[in-house]
Amino acid sequence: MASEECQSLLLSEYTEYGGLSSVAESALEQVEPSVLSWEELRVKVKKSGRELLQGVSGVTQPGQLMALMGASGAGKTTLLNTLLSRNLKGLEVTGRVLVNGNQIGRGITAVSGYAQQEELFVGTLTVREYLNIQARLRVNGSKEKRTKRVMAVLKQLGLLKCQHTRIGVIGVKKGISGGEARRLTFACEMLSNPAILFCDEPTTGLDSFMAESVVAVLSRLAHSGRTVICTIHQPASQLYEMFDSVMFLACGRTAFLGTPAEAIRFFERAGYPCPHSYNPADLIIHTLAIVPGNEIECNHRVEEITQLFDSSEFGEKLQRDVAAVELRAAPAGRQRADRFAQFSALTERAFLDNWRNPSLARAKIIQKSVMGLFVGLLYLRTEIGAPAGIDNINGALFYLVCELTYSTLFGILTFLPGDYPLVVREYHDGLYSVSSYFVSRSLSYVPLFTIDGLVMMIVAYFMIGLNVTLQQFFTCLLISVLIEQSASAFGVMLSTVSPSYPVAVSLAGPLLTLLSLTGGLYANVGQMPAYISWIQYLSWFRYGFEALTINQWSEVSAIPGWSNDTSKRDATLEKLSFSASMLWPDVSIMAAFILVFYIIGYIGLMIRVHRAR
Ligand SMILES: Nc1ncnc2c1ncn2[C@@H]1O[C@H](COP(=O)(O)OP(=O)(O)OP(=O)(O)O)[C@@H](O)[C@H]1O
Repeated sequence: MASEECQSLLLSEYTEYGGLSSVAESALEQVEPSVLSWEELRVKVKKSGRELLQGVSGVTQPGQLMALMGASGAGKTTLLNTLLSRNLKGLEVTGRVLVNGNQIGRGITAVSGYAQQEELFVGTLTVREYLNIQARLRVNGSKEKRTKRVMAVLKQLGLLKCQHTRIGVIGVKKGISGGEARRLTFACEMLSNPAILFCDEPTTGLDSFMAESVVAVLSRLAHSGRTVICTIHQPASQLYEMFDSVMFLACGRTAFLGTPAEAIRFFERAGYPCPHSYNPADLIIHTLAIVPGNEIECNHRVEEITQLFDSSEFGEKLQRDVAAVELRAAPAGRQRADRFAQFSALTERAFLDNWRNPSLARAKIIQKSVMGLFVGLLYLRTEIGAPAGIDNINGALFYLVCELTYSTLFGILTFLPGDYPLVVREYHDGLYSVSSYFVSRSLSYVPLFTIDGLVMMIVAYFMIGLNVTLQQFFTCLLISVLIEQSASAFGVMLSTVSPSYPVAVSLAGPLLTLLSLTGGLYANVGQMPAYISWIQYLSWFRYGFEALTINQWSEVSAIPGWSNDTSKRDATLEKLSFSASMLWPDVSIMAAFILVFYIIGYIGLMIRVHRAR
């Protein structure tokens, strides 16, 4: 099918979406035309000295859609990363990347969009909600301006039809289609209306129709004045023709840069003609591939072709074009949203995500209610005067401390790692600071990891018949919230300082054993050997248990048979080596623990996110 025919077919498809026909009148402003060029880029692995890019140069103009092609391992991703100044850990880079003739280094992030291959979204949100939140992070200005921009992007990328559909999670929860997900990735990048758009493998995993529609969208974005460059794997013939320019890499060198038709001519002249029935991209990539077992011949062929290109009229034109790039002002970079805007957008996203996961909250509340009922039945209406009455109540209190800790800590360890890839990407896209994410996400977990514990405590409290003065009741609830929050903050800390989820879980088990064994029930805190005793001071089990027991036995006038005798309270506490005066110090220490765990957790996350560059 001819390229124009194909595009008009795609256009009619998008008209149905209410989409591409409206591009011209969309609310996206004009972009500042930006010429992207790169000169003599050399990328070397620091350790081994292996050269991944060997003096690669190129230029792409506003209004052009450029495809970066080559066999696997040719250096496409390395070139894209170098242009973007990303993921270059362990690599030494020389050469220049220029925007309108200016070397702006990492500043390229602010003037460009990067639609990465792996789609990362918050699957519980609808397409429109997700874009609205992205707009708050990417678009400066009034709410009206942001709404207009979101609507324009939805139209431009043919996403109007699915704007109220939940995004879903691939392989877990059905949501939008693969093609829509890919277009949503571009939509996010388009919100900031970048002058340059990078796309990594935009068609991978899509059927031929979807792939064509995605390239048609990219072509339109380019033709509206942007500079668009994408890596692509063996595009079908009709896709190949939709690119304005193509660059073929082989073994880290330039094998060709020019128009698709010129590429066919060049390879024909080099001795590799493309028969009519053949896909030119397939043939060229195949010609440039290093076939295992035939490396010498393939390397020789690549050497010949790259040398031929350098000395050809195309290679000479490329050198002239690169040298002729005029020095003009670089486009104005995107401004990061202010802290408050970042925080409010991320908090809304985190709360919505939790809210849209009702099964999570439901499961937690059911689990804790059942445990509350179980403890309540086990210690039902415990008689204080019975032989083991006091010990039983103390046992129940310690069990409640454990129950508030274990499921909370393992719950946090399970949830947080799921966020990391998106946080790493958005942070390096310059959307927000780690602190904005950390505070908003941690806050969003507070209700989730508070209400369930309170439900359990209330059920167990009345079934067991713990002391019922109003003050004791509320103090007991306060202590239980602090215990659960200590566990939650510890989980956040463990999750961020551990290199991976399995490591965090493997550490959690033994650490909790140590902290619970020194918590005051299994071993008397006053009689532990000195070399172990110090652990109790790091254990919220100990402070929580001590606070709960002091609170339980403090109102001597309300305890049947104690006739207002404070010595009975003191004796009960002394048996555990606890002291009645420690209630509020215990509460304060737990509050301090929460703060310290969160601070360490934040530092851990910051280091991990920075290192993930
Ligand atoms: N950080 C790195 N350290 C060492 N070698 C690397 C590094 N990054 C890439 N390479 C190597 O550089 C070569 C080019 O990799 P690159 O990912 O750029 O290829 P590609 O053309 O994108 O391949 P594909 O199409 O398979 O993704 C590969 O041999 C790869 O193993």
